[in-house]
Amino acid sequence: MTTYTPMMQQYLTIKSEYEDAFLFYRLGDFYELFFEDAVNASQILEITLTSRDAGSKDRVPMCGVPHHSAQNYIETLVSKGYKVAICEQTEDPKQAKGVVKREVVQLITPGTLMEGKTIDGKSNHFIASAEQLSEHIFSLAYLDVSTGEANTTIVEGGIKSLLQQLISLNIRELVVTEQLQILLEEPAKHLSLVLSLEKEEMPNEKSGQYIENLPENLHAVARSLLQYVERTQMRSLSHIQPFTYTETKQLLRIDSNSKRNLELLQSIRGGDQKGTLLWLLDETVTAMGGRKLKQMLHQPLANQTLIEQRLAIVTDLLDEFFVRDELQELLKKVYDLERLAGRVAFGNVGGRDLAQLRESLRQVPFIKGQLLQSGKETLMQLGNSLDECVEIEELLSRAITDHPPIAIKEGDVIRDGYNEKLDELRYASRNGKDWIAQLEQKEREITGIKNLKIGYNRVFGYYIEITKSNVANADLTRYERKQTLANAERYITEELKEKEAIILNAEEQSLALEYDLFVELREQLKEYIPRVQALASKISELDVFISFAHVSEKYRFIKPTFHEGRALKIVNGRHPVVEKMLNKQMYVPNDCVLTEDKNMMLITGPNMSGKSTFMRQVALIVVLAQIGCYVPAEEAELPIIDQIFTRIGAADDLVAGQSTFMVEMLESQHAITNATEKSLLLFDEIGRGTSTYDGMALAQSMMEYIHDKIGANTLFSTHYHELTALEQQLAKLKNVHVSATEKDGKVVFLHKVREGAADKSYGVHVAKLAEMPDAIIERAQTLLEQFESKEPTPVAEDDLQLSLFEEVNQPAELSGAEQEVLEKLEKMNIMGTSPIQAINVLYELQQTLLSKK
Ligand SMILES: Nc1ncnc2c1ncn2[C@@H]1O[C@H](COP(=O)(O)OP(=O)(O)OP(=O)(O)O)[C@@H](O)[C@H]1O
Repeated sequence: MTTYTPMMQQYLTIKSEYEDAFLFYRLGDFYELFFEDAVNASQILEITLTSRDAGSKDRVPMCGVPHHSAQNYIETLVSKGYKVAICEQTEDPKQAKGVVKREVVQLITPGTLMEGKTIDGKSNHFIASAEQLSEHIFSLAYLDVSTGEANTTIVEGGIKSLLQQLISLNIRELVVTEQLQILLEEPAKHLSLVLSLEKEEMPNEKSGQYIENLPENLHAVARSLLQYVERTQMRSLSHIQPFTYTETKQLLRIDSNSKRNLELLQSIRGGDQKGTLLWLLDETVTAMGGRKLKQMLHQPLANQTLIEQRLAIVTDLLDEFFVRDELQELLKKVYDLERLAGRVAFGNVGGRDLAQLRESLRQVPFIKGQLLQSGKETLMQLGNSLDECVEIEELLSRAITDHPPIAIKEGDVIRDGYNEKLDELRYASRNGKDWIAQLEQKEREITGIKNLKIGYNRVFGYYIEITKSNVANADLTRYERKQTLANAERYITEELKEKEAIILNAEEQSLALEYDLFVELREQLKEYIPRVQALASKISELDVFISFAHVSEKYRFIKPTFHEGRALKIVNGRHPVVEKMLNKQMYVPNDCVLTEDKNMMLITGPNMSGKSTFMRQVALIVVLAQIGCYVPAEEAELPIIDQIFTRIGAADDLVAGQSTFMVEMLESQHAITNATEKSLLLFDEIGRGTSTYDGMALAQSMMEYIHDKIGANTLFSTHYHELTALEQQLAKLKNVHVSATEKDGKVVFLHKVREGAADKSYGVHVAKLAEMPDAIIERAQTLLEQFESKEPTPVAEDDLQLSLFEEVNQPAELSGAEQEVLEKLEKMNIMGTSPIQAINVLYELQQTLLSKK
């Protein structure tokens, strides 16, 4: 059996409790890693792998990182999905008998990382926990360890919905039970989601205050999350707020695919936020406000009263231009109160953090003043609800210096006058020089030596220096010789030695005392955390509402109104993001009117005419209205929508590598099974991933189903012109088209939505635009006329035949190459071809002709 040194035995014992983490074992100024940890970490972190004699036959692999720069390394590991256990020396090595005591003081995991470059101030960093309540229903709890926000929700719709929810909340780590661990193992790999097992739940008596707002069936999931966070963080979690639960019926629910399709928070292309609704709306000036805005976009409301309350504040802020600007200037000086409160609770708050807290609190009376003076009811109410946290501000003003350094052990953190003992010590060290100067004077008088001086060096401390020529003339019996130089002697006296000890000690003691006082203050501040958090929440909302008002003013938004029915009326609505992105060109506003009797629209029109833009615009107006913001339109009378479903574009499916058509069908299925008559459905080009007949048949049957069974407000767009005939059959359906016109032989997109179905020949016009040879255009026109003369009618519900077209005979007199070109052309889906693709096809066709000549 291998016998290791006692230190290595200690290491192995500790490591055995943290098998799934890298153990950072503190050794002097370094954190060392051993064995497999060392081998793996040296590769991931690109640091040198060495080895160490550990009493065994073979040397043990080892690598290490300096204590002061460990944060970066820890972050790298954690951001790659690993866990890091920090093992510190928990007794003074000087006092230790045998091996210094060590303990793991924190387990840093992907979901609990609190700071560093990977943590974006304007985003929440949630860790979540999930449990299965029944076959298709899960409970989900998630909290942000850095800010203390804690929420819960119920996820319906099976494991796929759960995964979607995790993606949309950007969860990196999920705390699970064994059963769920097995179920989620595979999908978690695809999503780089770390699954952490937690077998216990925080006992009732400890978790009571956190879960008191929750319905019974959410207790377990919240308690197991709390247990995990407490177990890994091993310190005060006093800043964790009680879990919130919002009944789903109070919220406008949008599944994560639809959020992505509508580009609410993420753009479809991935990457930065440019082009998203968030990008347009975010004029917040605090990190807290930025996070609050994201939360609002994640969960728009479906409660008219709450929405109208928000809108009323925005209206008042819009009216009060000066107040709004003043408020925004003040908010710029408010730091991230939530994360500061988190650090206070966590015990890693520094002097500079407290100065930031103080600076932020000093703004509150001014913010309050502005709100109260505005004379507007909603703003005054908000003002009255702000807690100035006077005691905290006073305490911090008394305790902390104006510009404390980052480090808390180097002094200059605690202000003079805060503590008597500290003042004395500081007096002693600061006034040391005065005292020395006085002593110099005194000694000169006593000895009569005019150039006697007192100096200081690190080795000998303070000394009295007398030049050799003077030594003989003076009575130096009180002096003790310390050092002889070429032309001078250096002495010390009892008095000087005593004073020296006082001065140097005072310095050391004052630093130590300052640190103690700081720690004490930090403890004292903990009791105020809930008040700071409540204030933070109000301030962040104010920041968001000011941002709404700014954006509404800048982009000429108007206030929407709501009613209890289903009718939706938008006059001259705009897609705010497309409008912002258009250079010079004017955005063409469009109406969208859905009534109780006509609440489905079938939109036709050529490629690039603006069909998707129109559909998205309607959804974005609904979202904006239901987060409590004004909307880009001249008039908007809206119903309260309960859910939005979209089937737009061909975004990749993150959860499983499914074919585009399968994704389309899954999304449609999800919409159709979950939508209610209060929902909004957007189906863009449904059925185009499969053959024409197949696709058209599916599109028609879905429309019929929605029409007859669901009754939701629905916008459909299609390239299957044949579907427009459905207007005759479905009473609530109306045709609209996005118009285009021809000018000088070219297609001009008007982007204007008009009543009725589109003219079908725009595909040919687009081909013209792409400068296809005249012969092709003419031939296509002839073929089109032939198709038109054989136009099929949509099939009756009970007689769904798939052969809607009859074959078109090809003329016989053409050459082989010409025949081939025409066949290709015939098969081409011109409506589904972009101008660039058209040019490519054209090139190919031309090559076919040339090569066969
Ligand atoms: N109302 C509008 N005013 C001005 N420009 C618009 C408008 N609507 C759309 N556009 C412009 O037209 C482009 C194409 O719009 P969109 O993608 O909605 O077309 P589409 O008809 O859905 O095309 P496709 O059928 O190829 O998907 C937009 O990127 C935008 O630049």
